[in-house]
Amino acid sequence: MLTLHDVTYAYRLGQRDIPILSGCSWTFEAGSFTAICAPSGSGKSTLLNILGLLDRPTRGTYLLNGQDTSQLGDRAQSALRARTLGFLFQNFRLVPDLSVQANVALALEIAGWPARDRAARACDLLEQVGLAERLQHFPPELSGGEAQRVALARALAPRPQVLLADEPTGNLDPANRERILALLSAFHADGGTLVMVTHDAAAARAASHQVTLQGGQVQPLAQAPVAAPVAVGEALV
Ligand SMILES: Nc1ncnc2c1ncn2[C@@H]1O[C@H](COP(=O)(O)OP(=O)(O)OP(=O)(O)O)[C@@H](O)[C@H]1O
Repeated sequence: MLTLHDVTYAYRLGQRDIPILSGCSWTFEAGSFTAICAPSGSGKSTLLNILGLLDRPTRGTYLLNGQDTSQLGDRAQSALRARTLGFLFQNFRLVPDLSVQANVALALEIAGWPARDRAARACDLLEQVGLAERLQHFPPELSGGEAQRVALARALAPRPQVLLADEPTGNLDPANRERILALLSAFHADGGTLVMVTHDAAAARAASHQVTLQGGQVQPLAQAPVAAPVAVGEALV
């Protein structure tokens, strides 16, 4: 369970503070699947960075599985992140001079998987995202959609309790988009907690909860997406 309590976050620009989150309180229940649908610049990535222990709130508390993360030093936060969280970044952040398979294996190493299991597990996940033919390729040789699928394989491989996904279907064609949504739904069905930033209405409908960011706070989405079919790539906000 991820709980934000009265969280404020501001970027420092010169002498000025730019407030992004402001008195934000919200609980993402264990096993829930939440879609965050909000306009560009509203603070979605900032929120994911806090949930992912990549940034600390300026004020307020963030509890991860009941533990107050503000009490943890940087090393303890990194260890907790490696044990608990998977992160699919908007710009993927693959290591350019490691092969696709080695990128996924590296995530397994960081999460403490034994060396003998890493290559097979990486292979399995890359097959599931449709990249069995690309194991020995390097990130600069991949299309945007392929890099995105490697990033998802890397995030899911260590079997995290929580997956934080920033626009996971953004660069994909319809077939791959369906494949990725099926993988995300399977992660949720297996009990995983999923927080997904998306502008894609159909992806948002796969979630159990839809929220937005307004005035620096998480709010329930006023008009939950209806169950009617939506064209692939239709924008929600
Ligand atoms: N390092 C930074 N320094 C100063 N301002 C920043 C920094 N990073 C982000 N911002 C600003 O904070 C605001 C929120 O950014 P954030 O990336 O969280 O928004 P977002 O909702 O994820 O946007 P998008 O949908 O376009 O990715 C934006 O106005 C952005 O310009």
